[in-house]
Amino acid sequence: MSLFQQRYDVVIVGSGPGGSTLAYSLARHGCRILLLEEGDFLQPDPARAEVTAISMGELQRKGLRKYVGGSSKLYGAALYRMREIDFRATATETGESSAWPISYADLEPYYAQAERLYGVRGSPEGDPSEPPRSGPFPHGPIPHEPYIAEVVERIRAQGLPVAYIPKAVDHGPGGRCVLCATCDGYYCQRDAKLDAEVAVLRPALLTGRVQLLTRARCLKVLTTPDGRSATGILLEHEGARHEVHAGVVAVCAGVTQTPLILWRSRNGAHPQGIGNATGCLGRYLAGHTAGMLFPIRNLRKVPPLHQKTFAINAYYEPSADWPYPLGVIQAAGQFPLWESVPGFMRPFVKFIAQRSLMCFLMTEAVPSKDSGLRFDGDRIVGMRRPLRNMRTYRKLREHAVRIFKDAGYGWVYSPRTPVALWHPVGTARFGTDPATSVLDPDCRVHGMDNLYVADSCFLPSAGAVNTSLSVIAMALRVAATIARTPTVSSVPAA
Ligand SMILES: Cc1cc2nc3c(=O)[nH]c(=O)nc-3n(C[C@H](O)[C@H](O)[C@H](O)COP(=O)(O)OP(=O)(O)OC[C@H]3O[C@@H](n4cnc5c(N)ncnc54)[C@H](O)[C@@H]3O)c2cc1C
Repeated sequence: MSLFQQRYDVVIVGSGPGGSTLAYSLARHGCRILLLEEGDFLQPDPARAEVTAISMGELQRKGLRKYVGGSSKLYGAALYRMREIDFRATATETGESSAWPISYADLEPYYAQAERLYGVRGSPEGDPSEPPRSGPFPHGPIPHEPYIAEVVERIRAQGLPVAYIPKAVDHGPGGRCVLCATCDGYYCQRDAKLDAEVAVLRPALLTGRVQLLTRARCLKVLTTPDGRSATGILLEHEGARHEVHAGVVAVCAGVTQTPLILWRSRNGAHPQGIGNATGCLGRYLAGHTAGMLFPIRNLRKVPPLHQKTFAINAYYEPSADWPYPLGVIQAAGQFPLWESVPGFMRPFVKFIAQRSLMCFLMTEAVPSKDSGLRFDGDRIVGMRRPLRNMRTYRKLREHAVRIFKDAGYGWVYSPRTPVALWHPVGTARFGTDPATSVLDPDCRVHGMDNLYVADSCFLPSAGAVNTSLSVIAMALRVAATIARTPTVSSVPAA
């Protein structure tokens, strides 16, 4: 029987951290799965065998923008749990950051499982924002390079706690990670980064219960005439269209494509798109107001280092100094920042970047019903950003500049304007009220029996730490919910 004629327990769209983790966990629960991915596998380039990793810019110049594993193929592998405060409605300069419909304690067991699956290396030491955990990190932290250890000591000498960044890399005895300088923003040719493909998709394929179809694009979700149940999807593969049927459908195509697929699935029962009866689909975009800090000690280039190992998380909660959470200061990797700026700025950015200990500043950007995507026809035609909390961001920047100056960096360059919105989330957020959310607290589309979203879209707020571990933990929780439903268990394996 052809792949398209079979009936699956679950069809999953997208192989990023959300989709791949869901496929892995459902396969372990005994389900038969079709996993659809628009991109193809990234393969080591024999012509570039001398380098450990290939930058995002180089991949893009080769036309590679979608791949198995999604954005995690390029990620910095910083896998953080959201902090307890992130689950609550929290006052910020521009309004309230949205509460989650579940508590940290509800997600904690799944965070623990997620850390084990992705082999996270970390330590709660020096991190006042670290939430309670049921057990230690699966592995000890990545040791700081001597250059970084010295900086960390100088910051600690100011009385500030400095934390290890929890990281998903295969470091240690027998591990593939050589702690090179090319990690954040790079595809690792050694498979040393525990991204979604390496950590969960390959083991999922080994179960024999997951069929992966690459270069296949989901066009829409199909439903019963009354619109209450999803029956499968319509996809495009090698120029032909096919319908695939399943007991459960999970859309995990990322923060822009998941809402687009649901929007494109408009039908008689869902005239405004699936999950959009109250106009929330694509809205409530949230994330991090992110900017750069370039502390420079002298005009010599910083040697190649695996520098993304420390963070200052001491400003995570409101304080006497500032009534709102400020966010985090986090070491960046040594990525070629200059590749992503306009040509005339490149020499300047390259000069600065190569001589500085690049760091990120991240402050929460708060959603509103106005923030997010605008659709027209079958396309996204616009995106309005969330509320940026600019005064809060600048306060964090002030602290960061002072800290690095006091640590011996004579010149600390940091543009006043943040560079971008990072870690975007929330475009199909979960909640108890269908008037303000797309998904219910189990990440099932409100009013539907068997249609789930398990990717970055579900997060109603992003706190100020990296969001992927929360996507992974939620995918594990969604898998447990799906595995308990009669819809799945009643579908006989073909
Ligand atoms: C340079 C960089 C560094 C980062 N560093 C970190 C970090 O250190 N820590 C952290 O937590 N996060 C980091 N992130 C963010 C992180 O990668 C994302 O948050 C995460 O990958 C989101 O996972 P996802 O499952 O929601 O979606 P995605 O990773 O976006 O995956 C979605 C998948 O769906 C596929 N798809 C889309 N549309 C369709 C369709 N119609 N049909 C079939 N398939 C489709 C896509 O090709 C993709 O593979 C980083 C991101 C980048 C780019």
